[in-house]
Amino acid sequence: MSRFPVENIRNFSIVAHVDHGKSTLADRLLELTGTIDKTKNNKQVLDKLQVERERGITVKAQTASLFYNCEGKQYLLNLIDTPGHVDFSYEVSRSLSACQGVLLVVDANEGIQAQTVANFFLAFEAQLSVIPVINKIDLKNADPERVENQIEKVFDIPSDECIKISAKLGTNVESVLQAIIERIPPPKVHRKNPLRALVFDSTFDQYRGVIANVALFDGVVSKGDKIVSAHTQKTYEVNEVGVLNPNEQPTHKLYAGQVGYLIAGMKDVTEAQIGDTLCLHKQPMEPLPGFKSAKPMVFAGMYPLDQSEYNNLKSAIEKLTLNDSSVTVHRDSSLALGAGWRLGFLGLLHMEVFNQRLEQEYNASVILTTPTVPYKAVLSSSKLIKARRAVQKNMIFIDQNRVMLKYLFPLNEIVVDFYDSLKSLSSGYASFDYEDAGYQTAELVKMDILLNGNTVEELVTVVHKDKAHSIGKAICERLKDSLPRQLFEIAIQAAIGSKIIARETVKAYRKNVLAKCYGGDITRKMKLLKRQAEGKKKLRKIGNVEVPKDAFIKVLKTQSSK
Ligand SMILES: Nc1nc2c(ncn2[C@@H]2O[C@H](COP(=O)(O)OP(=O)(O)OP(=O)(O)O)[C@@H](O)[C@H]2O)c(=O)[nH]1
Repeated sequence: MSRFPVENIRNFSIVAHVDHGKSTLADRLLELTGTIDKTKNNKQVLDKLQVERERGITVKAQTASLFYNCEGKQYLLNLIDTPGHVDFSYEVSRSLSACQGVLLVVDANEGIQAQTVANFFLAFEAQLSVIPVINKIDLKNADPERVENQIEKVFDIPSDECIKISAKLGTNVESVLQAIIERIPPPKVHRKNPLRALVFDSTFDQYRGVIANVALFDGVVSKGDKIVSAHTQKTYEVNEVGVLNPNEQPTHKLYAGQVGYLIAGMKDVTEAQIGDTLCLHKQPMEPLPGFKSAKPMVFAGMYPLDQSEYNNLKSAIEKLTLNDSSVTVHRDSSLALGAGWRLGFLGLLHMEVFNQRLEQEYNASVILTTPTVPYKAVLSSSKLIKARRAVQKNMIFIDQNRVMLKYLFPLNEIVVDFYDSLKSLSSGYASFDYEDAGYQTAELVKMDILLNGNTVEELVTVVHKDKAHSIGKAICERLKDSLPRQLFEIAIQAAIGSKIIARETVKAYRKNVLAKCYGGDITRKMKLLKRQAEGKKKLRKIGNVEVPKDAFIKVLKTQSSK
């Protein structure tokens, strides 16, 4: 790695709106630099996770070091491919801390979209060089000139700086490599200073422990060095350093300005915090600024399907959150579902992907409860909080056909089906991005679900006053379908305070006490029926409804998929 002086290094990221072609461009760059062989099978090579391949989207940023010869000089290009969906923008902002420039990929047909704008500003605020790349010029409806004008108008980047390519066919991709070398500055680092390495991502390997992705800002790190974590103050010996090419390739050393991985016998997932600084044990340094912690937007309870799986699930969640540090975890417990956790996610897709990764990568089976958003409640006797609807904040015309609208929404109104409705209403043209605007007052009510008068804690929800009736009714109906009949009648009720807003009844299971009673002795029949009625009365009085666990699961599963 010493062959690469700082001035021959470029660290860059590819950012774009979802599906505009980042991963395809990454494939071509890997091929052009000989990092991977050119075959027809190279499709999203950096999307390594099963969930990414199944869904065709990137959810994790991935790093690859490329070696490129240009005018007799050998360059080291460190590429970080990032996700495009709004739920994973935290991955983008972290990746940018290891870069000096970005390729901003824009689809030649769709033009600038919500995440294009959001990613541009992330890069702009981090003072990175932005190279606009207009992709998919091979499409029949491509209109690269229109997109150039949009880029000039919205981002103030002269249109002659745009590079027009087809990542799929490989057209003009070579000029992207040229632009990376000419327009992105080398990192500003000092190799003579003592080591400072920023941990910007990490994964857990069952055999080797934590594998930390590091960007070196100062100094050199070699195999055998004694290092210390600024976060935990624990010391370690470096077992292996290397670059991702795109698979791990050990090297003797890593120098300031380079990006690679480091394994130092960290066996516990809490030891390698993302945002931590690693220094030499003998020369501790001031830590580098870490990362703004992610702010979860959607919360859901997670429980093992079987309580005996609790410890396995705990360790799976710990390992996965090491790789996805934007998920928050708090212990929780429920009478029906046992011990579990309350997890915070950046959005619904993020929640689904996390769940799917747990199943696929850790073989875990979990119950995920209805997602909710956080509320701040001021409890008064009327429990009532004033409502506010969406308020328009801003409207900017990007060109004749495109407008950017800014609204203030209650989060609960947009997390579940807003994006789908927006897409279908606009025939897929509108795109959407959001950020937290703080708490607002709203007319919310706490809705209880009662079984024969007893509150079912697991089904208590906070809903908007106007929607309480329909949601309450739907839950009661679903519970009715999932509860087995018992010897006594079960009243299922949805209530706000003491007011009942919906009700369903599960009829008592009537045992045929007359089955063995042949003939017509009416007094004997009456006696048996009277005894049965008394038995039922007794049961109803002391009746504590037995709810089988899978009834909860059914109700919670249907609720969360709604
Ligand atoms: N016609 C055409 N299609 C392309 C081109 N580049 C990418 N695509 C297609 O566009 C789709 C999305 O490409 P990806 O590379 O997965 O996009 P992405 O931006 O990485 O998507 P996310 O990782 O989910 O954000 C795929 O079906 C690609 O085959 C191109 O130059 N021309």
